[in-house]
Amino acid sequence: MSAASINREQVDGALKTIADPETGRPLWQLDQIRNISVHGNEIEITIALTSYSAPLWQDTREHIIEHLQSSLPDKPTVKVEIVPLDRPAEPIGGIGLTAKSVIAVGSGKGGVGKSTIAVALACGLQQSGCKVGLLDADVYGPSVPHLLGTTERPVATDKKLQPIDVQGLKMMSMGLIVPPGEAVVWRGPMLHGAITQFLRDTNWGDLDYLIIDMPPGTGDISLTLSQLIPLTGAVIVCTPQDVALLDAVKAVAMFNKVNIPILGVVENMSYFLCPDNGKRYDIFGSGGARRKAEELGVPFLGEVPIQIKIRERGDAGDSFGNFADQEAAPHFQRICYSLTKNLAMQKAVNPPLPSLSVL
Ligand SMILES: Nc1ncnc2c1ncn2[C@@H]1O[C@H](COP(=O)(O)OP(=O)(O)OP(=O)(O)O)[C@@H](O)[C@H]1O
Repeated sequence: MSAASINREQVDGALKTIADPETGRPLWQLDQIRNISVHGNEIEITIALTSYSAPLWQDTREHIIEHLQSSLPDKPTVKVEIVPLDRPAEPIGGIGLTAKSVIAVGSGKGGVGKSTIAVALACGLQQSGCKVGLLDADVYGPSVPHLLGTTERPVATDKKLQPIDVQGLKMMSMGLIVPPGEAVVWRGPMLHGAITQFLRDTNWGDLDYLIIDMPPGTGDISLTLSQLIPLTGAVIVCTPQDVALLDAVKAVAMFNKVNIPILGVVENMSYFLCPDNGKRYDIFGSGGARRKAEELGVPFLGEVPIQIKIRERGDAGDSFGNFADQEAAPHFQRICYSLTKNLAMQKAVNPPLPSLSVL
């Protein structure tokens, strides 16, 4: 005969501990459990999740299924439907920017692929369904427009600059406004003014993530940013080479000094798989960044090998194309996933207090 049926209270009880990946608070508390139906040994649940946590929707679904199957009798059949929930970002930093997380991507040393990783994070999160802005603050070498294949100049409407739309990603870069070569001599106050203006006077709209491609090594912009807005944290890009790692350690120290948390380290150009013979070459050494991250007690987000196609797509302005390529996509996806997963885990450990709306 069929197994004893499960009752609704048991399901309610088991769902009590499931957290919203965006806020870390229980789903039931935020009214995100929209429907529960129980028929004998079959459970159907509908939950509402925000686009902020889109990369983690599948994880959340699997977690609920596993949790209910292991905590309820007779391993029920569980179906979880996810419906989108619109929960706009709140303005941060008193400059009218509405974003849920602001993430700086930095490196100690130039040429390690910082912009490639910043663009990949933005494209990857955007493709997962998040609302993403990308600010190229690397005045000394603004390569984001090149990596995204645009030279379109931003226009101003109602005293606000309109970001350039690249496949739904909102992008703004100094490189689209300042003539090449001019910003190279900028120092403190000029940089400060420019970055403030780009954050404040761009019509970013409602963002889940704002990714900022920082100039390599310099502390000026980190300081400016940390004073302007509460940054969620920084991602440090480096290669496995000793000198790059030393510079990465300096970058970690620089962000620490201005109280910007380190969200993780990415190792770029980790190795090269020769397309002719499939042999692996550790051109800059191997695993150095992972070990360094462990030593520094910061998360390691993943590694990206050297691939000719990654360079070619960068030059062709087809960074989104990396996500359609079986060779490149898993590396970039892993980094986006690890970042969002770590952010969700931080929130789960330390959920923010609910904000009360004053009518
Ligand atoms: N994993 C990779 N495989 C192949 N080429 C790569 C990889 N990562 C980056 N590149 C290439 O290396 C070059 C430098 O990359 P990128 O502009 O991202 O570096 P950066 O650290 O931002 O440089 P800068 O300090 O000049 O701003 C680019 O041509 C890019 O396409």
